[in-house]
Amino acid sequence: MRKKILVTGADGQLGKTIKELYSNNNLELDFIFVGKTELDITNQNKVDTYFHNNKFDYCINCAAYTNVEQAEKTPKVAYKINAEGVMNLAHKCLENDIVLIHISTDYVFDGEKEEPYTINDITNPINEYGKSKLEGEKHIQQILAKYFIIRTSWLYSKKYGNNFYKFIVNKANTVKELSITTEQTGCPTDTVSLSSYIINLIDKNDKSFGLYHFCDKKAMTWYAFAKQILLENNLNHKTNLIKTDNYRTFARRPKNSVLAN
Ligand SMILES: NC(=O)C1=CN([C@@H]2O[C@H](COP(=O)(O)OP(=O)(O)OC[C@H]3O[C@@H](n4cnc5c(N)ncnc54)[C@H](OP(=O)(O)O)[C@@H]3O)[C@@H](O)[C@H]2O)C=CC1
Ligand SMILES: Cc1cn([C@H]2C[C@H](O)[C@@H](COP(=O)(O)OP(=O)(O)O[C@H]3O[C@@H](C)C(=O)[C@@H](O)[C@H]3O)O2)c(=O)[nH]c1=O
Repeated sequence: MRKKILVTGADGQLGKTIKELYSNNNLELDFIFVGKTELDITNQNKVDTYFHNNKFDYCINCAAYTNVEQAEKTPKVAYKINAEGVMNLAHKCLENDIVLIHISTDYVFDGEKEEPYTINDITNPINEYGKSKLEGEKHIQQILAKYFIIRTSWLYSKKYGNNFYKFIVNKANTVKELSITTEQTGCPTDTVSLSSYIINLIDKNDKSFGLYHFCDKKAMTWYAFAKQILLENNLNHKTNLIKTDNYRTFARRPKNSVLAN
């Protein structure tokens, strides 16, 4: 039987990647992609009506507040989307027997562990974005049984959205020097690999619901990632990359957020 899949937050980098790769597929999967204007997950009435009028087997929630710096200044907005909005979706998924596939983050950890983080490690977010995402996870776990929460890290698309990868490529073409931090280590993850992991769960009818970690395999610092981005785009001669261990930000970030897959 064909499966019907709702993708929320479809105009973000992950949503757009899923749309590009899978909207026309040879699998038995039918997708509906909705951005914030079509379905604002924080608007409970709209969410109620939408799920009343449309039937789905899966909901992939790509909607989120992802501005880590801004979340420190306007945490309420981050919680509204990353916690309350997610709770709205979880209730609708329960009522309509829909499997919720939700994306969470490495920033639920404090970064003090020296080894990769497993799903059994204790969470202790050190910034508002991470705290709001953790609250979203908890709502799902309290409300639903049929869910996949997939924590990923340092997500980037070479094509879509605002992310570190595109920032480095753009800057390399416009500035002579770029200072990039060596203070954090994590696993950059391409939206293409995460998309295929998610679609595979659905296609294989995986019923091992629960919490997962998924990231691309190579751990590195932001500086090393920037270096790799310049190299793979033949831009290393264009800008001088400078290591820093003192890049000032509003939000604290985990020193180590490597996830054990
Ligand atoms: N980016 C990263 O490095 C990482 C992301 N993640 C998680 O992965 C998921 C996908 O992230 P990513 O694609 O990078 O994020 P993006 O910021 O690219 O996309 C998120 C999308 O959600 C939309 N959105 C915001 N508020 C609402 C709302 N109330 N209702 C519906 N849609 C809304 C945004 O719209 P608009 O822009 O108009 O506000 C945007 O289109 C998120 O859950 C994120 O937390 C996890 C680890 C790393
Ligand atoms: C812009 C810039 C940032 N930095 C530093 C700041 C920070 O420590 C690090 C990364 O900065 P960014 O702001 O791009 O990344 P950040 O927003 O912290 O990325 C995070 O986004 C959320 C959504 C997640 O879930 C995380 O997994 C992670 O990907 O690089 C520099 O060193 N030099 C620079 O020029």
